[in-house]
Amino acid sequence: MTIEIRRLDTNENDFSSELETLLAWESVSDKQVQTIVTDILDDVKTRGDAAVIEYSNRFDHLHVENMDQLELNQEQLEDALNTLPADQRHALLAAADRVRKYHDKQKQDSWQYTEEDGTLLGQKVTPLDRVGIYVPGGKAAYPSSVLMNAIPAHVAGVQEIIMVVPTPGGELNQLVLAAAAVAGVSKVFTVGGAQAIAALAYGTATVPKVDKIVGPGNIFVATAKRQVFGTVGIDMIAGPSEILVVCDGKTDPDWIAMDLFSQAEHDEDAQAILISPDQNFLDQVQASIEKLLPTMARKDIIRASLNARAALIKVKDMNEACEVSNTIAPEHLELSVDDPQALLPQIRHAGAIFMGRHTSEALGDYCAGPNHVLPTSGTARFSSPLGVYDFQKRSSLIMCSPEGASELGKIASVLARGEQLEGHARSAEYRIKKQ
Ligand SMILES: NC(=O)c1ccc[n+]([C@@H]2O[C@H](COP(=O)([O-])OP(=O)(O)OC[C@H]3O[C@@H](n4cnc5c(N)ncnc54)[C@H](O)[C@@H]3O)[C@@H](O)[C@H]2O)c1
Ligand SMILES: N[C@H](CO)Cc1c[nH]c[nH+]1
Ligand SMILES: [Zn+2]
Repeated sequence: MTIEIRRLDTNENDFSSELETLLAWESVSDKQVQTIVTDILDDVKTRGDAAVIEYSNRFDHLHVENMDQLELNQEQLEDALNTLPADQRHALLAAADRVRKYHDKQKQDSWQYTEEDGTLLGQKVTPLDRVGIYVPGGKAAYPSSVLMNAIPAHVAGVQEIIMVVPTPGGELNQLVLAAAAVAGVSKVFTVGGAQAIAALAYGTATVPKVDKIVGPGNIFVATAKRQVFGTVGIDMIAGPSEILVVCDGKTDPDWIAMDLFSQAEHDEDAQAILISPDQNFLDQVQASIEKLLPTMARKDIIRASLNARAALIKVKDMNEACEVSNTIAPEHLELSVDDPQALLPQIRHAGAIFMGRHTSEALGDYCAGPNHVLPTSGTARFSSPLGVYDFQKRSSLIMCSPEGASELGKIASVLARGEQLEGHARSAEYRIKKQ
């Protein structure tokens, strides 16, 4: 079977509309998914555990009859950690250490200061009480996503972390369980998809309702999170993975082909794009793709993803490469050049930026330190990687001195009367000092 990767050229007249078609992909399948997800959410909201069990049996090919069969206990998590092969245990703990060290730096502290009139002002930072973390598990199990979701929650001081993860065919992944033990997850339910998001958002007799749901997933998970936003908080829309490589044409084409595969292998819906001013290099990467694809275990998923959502884009120069990249606002951006710092000022929209030829995106997925839960589908224009800040909220603090209340009362009174709100005005005026 051939691979038909889109070839685009900014020089061609139809470039903008071709690019738009490539990026508008999600909304094509969106309508059907919206309806499926709305139905699942409503059903779980109404019927609770019974609906969760039914959907889990249907979508994950299980044969369970009660929720006990969909919950793992702490002993199972600890056992998984204690019986891991030594190399896996070492890698898991090393990755967790790097991720924890990076996220420690994100912790925000409360602060206060005093105005000249003696009024104290400040901001109190409080961790969320209970969060739900979605760990994807449909096509592959993601122990690394357990660490990336749970460690920042822990660093923030969240007391209860409820994890959901699908186990298609009932197959438990021991690394996922071990990662939950390492990251200090409180409860684990082997439920996935929209039914897992619904259970966390509305609560059921068994699954506790959470304050916020974080974590990536496929289109059903991303759509469900979008729909429950408001009932609970969500971090962002972290959907099918994306990689965009900007390359000057001097990196080994096999490296670049494999970097594109690294995200394409996640999902038929994953997006992989290469931008270069060097036409010859684009041809070489295409040849590498054709050469290497047959060697890949997940070649069918990669082929489907490359056929549907990949593009090799020829640009005028590296400045235009950065412009096109900003328009796409990718989840992962590799700057595969000699001097990535020189390009950095031009990059405005990307979830994570991998700088230099040696920095493959895959290192960020597992162990570099930063989070791998990142905004997709162009949402890097306005959102950020999952972080400790997603698990902390802020309350404002105001404590007026008698002088402060008197001075502020005069200002508030005028503004309140301007809004014809007499209660506000008189409440402020009571505290104005009598001369
Ligand atoms: N952005 C990130 O940080 C990040 C990290 C890891 C993975 N990912 C992405 O997460 C995704 C994981 O997807 P996945 O499918 O492997 O696992 P998943 O856990 O996201 O989804 C599996 C669930 O989807 C539901 N589902 C599947 N087909 C359905 C249907 N026809 N109708 C209703 N529900 C259905 C099922 O309930 C199933 O349990 C990939 O797209 C990958 O790229 C993203
Ligand atoms: N690339 C994914 C984020 O888009 C994260 C991941 C986990 N494991 C491998 N990759
Ligand atoms: Zn990945």
